[in-house]
Amino acid sequence: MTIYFYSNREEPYGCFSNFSPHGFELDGFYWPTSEHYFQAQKFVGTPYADRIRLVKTPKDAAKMGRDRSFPLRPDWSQVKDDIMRRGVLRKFQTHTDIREVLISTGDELIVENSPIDYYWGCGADGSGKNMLGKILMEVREILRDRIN
Ligand SMILES: Nc1c(N[C@@H]2O[C@H](COP(=O)(O)O)[C@@H](O)[C@H]2O)[nH]c(=O)[nH]c1=O
Repeated sequence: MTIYFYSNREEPYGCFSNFSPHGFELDGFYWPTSEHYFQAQKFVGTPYADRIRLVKTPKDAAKMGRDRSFPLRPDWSQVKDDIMRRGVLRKFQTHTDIREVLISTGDELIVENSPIDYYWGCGADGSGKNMLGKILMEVREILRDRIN
């Protein structure tokens, strides 16, 4: 059965959301959520990236990352998938409890059920690319292979 998730408040799969409160260290810093990491990479090497890292909630990080009054790094569309993969992998490497939740989904399809996002999610009509779901399934395979 397909596993849908979106908000970090939905159990048991809320931990698949980038808004879930599972921090990790990566690239020399501590990131409170994978959303903080992802949004800050849009402006890597600038003071604005540091400001995103230090905000309290993933919602604030997402809002700041989407603010186009700060210039987006020019290679963003080429690197964004790899950045998401790196952050999500490190999150699930860091936390044993959610790693087990991810591996327990076996070979089920995982879908970010976002009604507005047709790139990371499936969008309102299910036609979206579901890139976050695909990355979670890739991470699941990497972590499963490491255990066996
Ligand atoms: N907007 C949202 C989520 N969507 C997240 O937003 C990010 C995409 O950002 P961008 O490419 O900047 O539009 C990505 O991490 C996606 O999973 N998730 C949630 O739990 N709750 C939300 O309210």
